Amino acid sequence: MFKTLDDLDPEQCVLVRLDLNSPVEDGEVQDNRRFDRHAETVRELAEAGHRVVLMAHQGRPGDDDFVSLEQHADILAGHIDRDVGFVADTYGEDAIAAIDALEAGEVLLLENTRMCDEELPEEDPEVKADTEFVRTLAEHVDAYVNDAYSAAHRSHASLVGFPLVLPAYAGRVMQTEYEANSSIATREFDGQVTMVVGGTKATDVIDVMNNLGDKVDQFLLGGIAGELFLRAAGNVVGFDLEGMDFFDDQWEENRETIESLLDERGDQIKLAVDLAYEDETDERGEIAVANITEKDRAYLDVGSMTVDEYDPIIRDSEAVFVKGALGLFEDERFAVGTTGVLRAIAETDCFSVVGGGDTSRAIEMYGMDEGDFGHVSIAGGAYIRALTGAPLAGVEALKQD
Ligand SMILES: Nc1ncnc2c1ncn2[C@@H]1O[C@H](COP(=O)(O)OP(=O)(O)O)[C@@H](O)[C@H]1O
Ligand SMILES: O=C(OP(=O)(O)O)[C@H](O)COP(=O)(O)O
Repeated sequence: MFKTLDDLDPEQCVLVRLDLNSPVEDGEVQDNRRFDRHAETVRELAEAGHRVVLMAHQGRPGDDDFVSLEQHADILAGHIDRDVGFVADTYGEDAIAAIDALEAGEVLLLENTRMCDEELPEEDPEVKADTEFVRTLAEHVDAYVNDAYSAAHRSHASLVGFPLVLPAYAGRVMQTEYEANSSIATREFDGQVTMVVGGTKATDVIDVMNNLGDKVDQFLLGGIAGELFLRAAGNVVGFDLEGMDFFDDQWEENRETIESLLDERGDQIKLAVDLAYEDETDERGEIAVANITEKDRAYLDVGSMTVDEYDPIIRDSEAVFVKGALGLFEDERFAVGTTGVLRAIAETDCFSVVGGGDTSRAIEMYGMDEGDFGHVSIAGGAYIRALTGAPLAGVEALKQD
């Protein structure tokens, strides 16, 4: 297991990796729950009198959201109620001068780690530990903290290199995310374990079913992925209509796997019994799956009868895990499925974990209280890997002595 902030010596200069990767709209970085969550770790370190050097990434080179972290420093400052200095340098002279000038309790954010050539190529931790980036920064700090659970599936220098050359600790976000997201693989539950799976990617659902089929009693399906399973069950849904490219490619690639999963695990898999669409007057319309006879419209949510079927299953569960939305919840007309299952979870005292960047956004959007859920993950790719029991490079590197 890894060490945590409880094991950190006093008065250290600590290099902390956060994941502040955020949506960027018209060049403006959008505040989001990643800032709020990481603020806890940063505040704790600063209040304890450590000198706090923060590293994070934003976007990927070539993409529109690949921007400087200058705005991130201001947003974070608002969440920790203290100044966050910013230096437009990753490990050059300016960065080193700013680190060496830090006083106890001060916080400094370095420039986007992905502006450093040695950060990105996925390589072994030993290779990353031997980069100039890692070697240079390591000489100017005493310890390394990784709080970037949501980026921990990447074998990048700032995530896997430093733990090999510095005393390394997990931050509070890393600790909480790791415990909650690994629980489906590591914990024993006495009662029923239910998993709500939707979203756009069939492979996510397939991976989850293949890896957790023996741990999960019921899979409740929805979203694009759910429609592909309905298609495999012989229904006239899950086809691309004009201008769509959600279904047919995924169908070609995953048809056999989906069919055999339905065959082998049919008793555990619940499919939507009705679906919702946009009718001629732009209102929400619903139709029973059994009554769909033509490929003539796109379905954007599961229907109300489906929610009525899923609701009692959730309420009877001891643990519920959510991956992926059951519909296009960003449009209020098609949020019934996603909010329906989330409300059922919130109203019961089952152990619950909600993950996937998009899905967890629904909690905020529809005014639900995060405190009514066991854990709401800020991770997407790392969450799905953790659920399926795959190791995360950044977590494994932290576990080394
Ligand atoms: N029937 C549907 N049609 C169009 N989009 C859908 C449908 N069902 C779900 N979605 C979309 O899927 C997205 C979530 O997909 P996914 O990538 O699995 O989620 P996450 O980010 O939670 O991991 C949501 O933003 C939602 O709008
Ligand atoms: O936002 C992230 O992942 P996510 O989109 O899976 O939540 C992480 O910061 C990882 O970013 P990357 O997918 O560009 O390596």
